[in-house]
Amino acid sequence: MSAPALSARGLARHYGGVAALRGVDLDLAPGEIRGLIGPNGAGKSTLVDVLSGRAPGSAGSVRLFGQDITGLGPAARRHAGLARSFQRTSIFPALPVGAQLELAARRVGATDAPRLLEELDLARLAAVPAQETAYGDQRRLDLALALVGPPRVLLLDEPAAGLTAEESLALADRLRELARARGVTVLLVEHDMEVVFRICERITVLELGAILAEGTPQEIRRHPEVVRAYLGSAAA
Ligand SMILES: Nc1ncnc2c1ncn2[C@@H]1O[C@H](COP(=O)(O)OP(=O)(O)OP(=O)(O)O)[C@@H](O)[C@H]1O
Repeated sequence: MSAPALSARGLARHYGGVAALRGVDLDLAPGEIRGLIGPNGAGKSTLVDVLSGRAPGSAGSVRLFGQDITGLGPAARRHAGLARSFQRTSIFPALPVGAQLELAARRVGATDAPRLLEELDLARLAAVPAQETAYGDQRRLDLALALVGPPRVLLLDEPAAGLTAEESLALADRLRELARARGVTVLLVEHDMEVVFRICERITVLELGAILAEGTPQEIRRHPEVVRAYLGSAAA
């Protein structure tokens, strides 16, 4: 059997006395889109921070296609093929959209900026400073910046935050299409359950820093503990 694209064992992280992660195990199969859901404060962003190397874990290990990357910082992990986006938009506001993508591509030695501009409907905005574009355009730019390369594994922290329901679903469909075409494995943190149930093959549920459940969208929708802890009426 081939190695998981991303594999974590026993990940823990504390903020002072608060245990934000308490021994999380996670295996993402190559090419899958995995949803990561859970109530506010469950530890989702902390898990993304520890997986990406932005925050050190206090225990545990991370492997990327079998390679132990636990000791690597964020830049070395990005170089190895593990990319992430941030909850808040990560763009430089005054820089034109096209220049931002070119810059991001150059950093990882990639040449796919023009193609991503086309594929995310940003070509018409290439010369426009990002801060002058609509919010939905900025979220698509964030996705383009995350996909540049492309990375082998992408950690996405709420890419649809602040979008309308319609825009969120359109972004989700585009993400699925682009990730599949490139064979990118995705871990998607998202509060919008419509988005998660629509594009994720499997879903992991975190609660209080530990995994509460893992399964297909259908299994997660019906999981009594998940419905109690998180989904409530969204499961209907
Ligand atoms: N910088 C920090 N300092 C102290 N405590 C923190 C810090 N960041 C997170 N925490 C705590 O760690 C726990 C997990 O937070 P985290 O932001 O990872 O959760 P989350 O699931 O991403 O939440 P949300 O859905 O609201 O983004 C929470 O109890 C939170 O208060």
